[in-house]
Amino acid sequence: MILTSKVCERITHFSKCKYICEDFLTAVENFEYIYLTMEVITPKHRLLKFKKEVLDELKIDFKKIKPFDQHLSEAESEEKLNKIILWLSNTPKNIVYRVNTILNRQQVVHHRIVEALKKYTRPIPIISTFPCVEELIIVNGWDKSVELNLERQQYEVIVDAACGAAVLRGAHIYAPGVLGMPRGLKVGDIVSVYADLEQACKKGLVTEYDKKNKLFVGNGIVQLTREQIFGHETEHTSGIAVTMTDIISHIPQINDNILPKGYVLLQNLPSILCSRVLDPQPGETVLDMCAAPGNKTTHIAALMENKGVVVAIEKIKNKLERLNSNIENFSATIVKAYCFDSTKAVCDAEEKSIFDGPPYSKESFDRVLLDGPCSALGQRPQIRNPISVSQLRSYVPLQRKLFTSAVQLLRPGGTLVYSTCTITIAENEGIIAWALKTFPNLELRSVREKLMSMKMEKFATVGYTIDGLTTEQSDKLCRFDENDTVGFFIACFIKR
Ligand SMILES: C[S@@+](CC[C@H](N)C(=O)[O-])C[C@H]1O[C@@H](n2cnc3c(N)ncnc32)[C@H](O)[C@@H]1O
Repeated sequence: MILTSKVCERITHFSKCKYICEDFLTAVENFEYIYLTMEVITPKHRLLKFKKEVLDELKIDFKKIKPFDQHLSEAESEEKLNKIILWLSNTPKNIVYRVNTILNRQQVVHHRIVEALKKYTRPIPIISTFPCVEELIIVNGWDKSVELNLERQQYEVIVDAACGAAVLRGAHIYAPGVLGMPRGLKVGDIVSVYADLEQACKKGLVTEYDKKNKLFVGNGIVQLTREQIFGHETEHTSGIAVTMTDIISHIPQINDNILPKGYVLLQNLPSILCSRVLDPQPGETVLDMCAAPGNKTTHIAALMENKGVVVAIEKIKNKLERLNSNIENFSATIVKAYCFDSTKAVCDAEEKSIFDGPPYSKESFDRVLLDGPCSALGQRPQIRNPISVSQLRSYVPLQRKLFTSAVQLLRPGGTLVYSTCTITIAENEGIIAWALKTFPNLELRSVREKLMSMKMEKFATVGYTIDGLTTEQSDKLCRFDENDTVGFFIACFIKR
């Protein structure tokens, strides 16, 4: 294996680390990951693993891209996909907050963030606010010059891959995410935390976990003992098990607990911009067709200054509880939430009152948000994605059904926003090409222009041209698949 000079330099720097001596290769992989998260990237670094058949499906999907009257070649589509997979493996280097403007002001949250950051004896990272999107605050991670303690500790805690990904984005470790912890660790002990890459670690592991299957994510301080997490004292099993102090992605561990529930929310930037693109106005009647957990629902209510009506529909009953508690915490008093299947939300009755609940008469809503179920491949960082081909293929038919209801429920002149948190062509540009062909009364609006009016266009790129979408049309779509956000897609229509 040929190592770059930077990796060699890093290895020398970390040569005290336990696992270097024990397993050189694993150590190198971990260093590569450190580099990956610090944006020193080469094409061979690709941590996110899909099943082979899913990768093949994605390669076919990316061949639909047609930049200059010709589809991408096999090699070009593979290159594009590889680039995106590499990007997905990577951790965004910032924390994004949405201030709930119903209860709170940006300055108050800004002040609390600074206070929370002061507990570190490190420079305060850059905190950005945006005059045109007053509810948005972005806190950068520490830059590479800030030294963290990433030395491997004697004791290790193993967490599941999802928990590992959350840690990389600045979360502490909650007890349900812990898979393995040695006996005898006390509250206050410093430990190294590893994510289980292979999903092979048994819950309750006591011994050291196979080094090849784990990824070092950082160091932290034990808050719950092994006995409290896995023993009979079940009252602790939902609390914080390890508070993280130093993580390889250089993200500070400040979360939305800096203020009471509902005052501020950790939300991905494209999700915040999505509700902004919908642009709901006070006094309007707005439908959020796939609402739980309600992050966009509560944002929509805030943008409407709690004037008008927001109908929030969620199909899955046990997600409704979280939706309702978010609505309450965020004081989103204009929201009416229902457990219902949005594909069946249209009825033949004319002029049925909104307050009677679903199904609704056609053309009942001024604006509709369809932020529907999708393959969710836009999450960052992803370490391992177990999605199957049949799951991947299941979303397009459902998205089309939901889209059909959305168009029927929208009044002429009304606005429809379609969004996903995935990167596939089929669920994004593919749905838009189908919709434009199926519903001639829909007109695409430029999301880019909307983002430009908010001075936020630098965070996004345009959509891909494919069969059924001209370049002019795809330029009106908006993709988040290059910048330091998560993968996301937004399209906006007006119904004629
Ligand atoms: C991407 S999530 C929505 C996230 C939400 N908009 C937010 O920002 O918090 C999609 C949601 O749609 C729900 N869903 C799936 N099929 C549905 C249907 N037929 N009708 C209503 N909701 C559905 C899922 O249970 C899931 O909670």
